[in-house]
Amino acid sequence: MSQQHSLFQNNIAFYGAGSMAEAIVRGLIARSVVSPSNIMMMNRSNSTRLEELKQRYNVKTNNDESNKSGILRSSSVIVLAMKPKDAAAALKELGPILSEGQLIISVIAGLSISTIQQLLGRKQPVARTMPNTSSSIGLGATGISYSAELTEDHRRMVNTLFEAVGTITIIDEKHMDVLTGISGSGPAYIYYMMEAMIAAGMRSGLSQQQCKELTVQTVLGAARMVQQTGEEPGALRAKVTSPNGSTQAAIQKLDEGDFFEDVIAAVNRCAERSKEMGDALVNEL
Ligand SMILES: NC(=O)C1=CN([C@@H]2O[C@H](COP(=O)(O)OP(=O)(O)OC[C@H]3O[C@@H](n4cnc5c(N)ncnc54)[C@H](O)[C@@H]3O)[C@@H](O)[C@H]2O)C=CC1
Ligand SMILES: O=C(O)[C@@H]1CCC=N1
Repeated sequence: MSQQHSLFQNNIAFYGAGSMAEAIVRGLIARSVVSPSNIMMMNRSNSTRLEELKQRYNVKTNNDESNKSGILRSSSVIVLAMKPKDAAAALKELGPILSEGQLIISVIAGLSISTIQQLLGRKQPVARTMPNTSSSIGLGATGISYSAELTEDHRRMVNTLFEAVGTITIIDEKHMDVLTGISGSGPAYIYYMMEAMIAAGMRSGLSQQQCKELTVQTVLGAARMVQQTGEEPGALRAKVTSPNGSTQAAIQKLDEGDFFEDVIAAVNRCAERSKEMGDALVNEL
């Protein structure tokens, strides 16, 4: 922990202050990895949102255009956390004010390191990451790729930041879109499955609260079983599935809808969409 503290005497600016930026900030502060006084959160115009973040986390905030350049110049780390559609304009403006050594961390889906550097107009050190919203409770899963310009110190900084809010997986950038399909967007698929399980129970007369409790504990227990037993999900599934029993009947129903292949197709479509969003930004070069 002392190493984490000493690493983050640096100022970090979150450029874009939406749900992903908040998830990371919440996790970093809860684990005392970064002091709130070293965190600046910025958006374009929404003062109410910034006031809310300031109240909640005691961080610094800014949406005043006249202070923006100064803040960005004095931040050792700038986290790009705006929507892909807003990234091109922001990066074109950011490039000319950067100095060598300032680390750019992007959480933007689809946006490649090369496009970021081209939009900035300079070979800045860039870490492309794909976190997920579970970072807010320290259970995030973040994929990370580094540009060639990162120093060892930069790498350590990125890793420390995201390790503080969950697990990290260092990958080749070419795999970032599929990783987005698995862990970046993945929480939404699990929530969707939970919504359906809760709806099923309620339709049969259980209360919403009972269904929610049962579903949450089931998902939590299943994830922990995989983690703690080290067994493969398929082997654990087999232990639930008695021959000709109720689970088998349920799985057969899922397979009638081609559940397994549908999930794979969803992950692939997510990856493809991530790439499409990145390609749209190449057109703005
Ligand atoms: N929500 C999620 O689960 C995940 C999101 N991401 C990525 O995180 C990024 C942000 O997503 P969300 O937080 O969900 O979006 P969001 O819409 O909640 O937040 C985006 C923020 O960026 C701000 N913004 C836009 N243009 C700006 C500019 N020029 N200057 C300053 N601020 C600006 C907006 O005011 C807003 O506060 C996206 O690029 C997304 O691909 C990555 C992983 C997971
Ligand atoms: O839906 C999106 O585009 C972002 C990227 C990963 C999760 N949310």
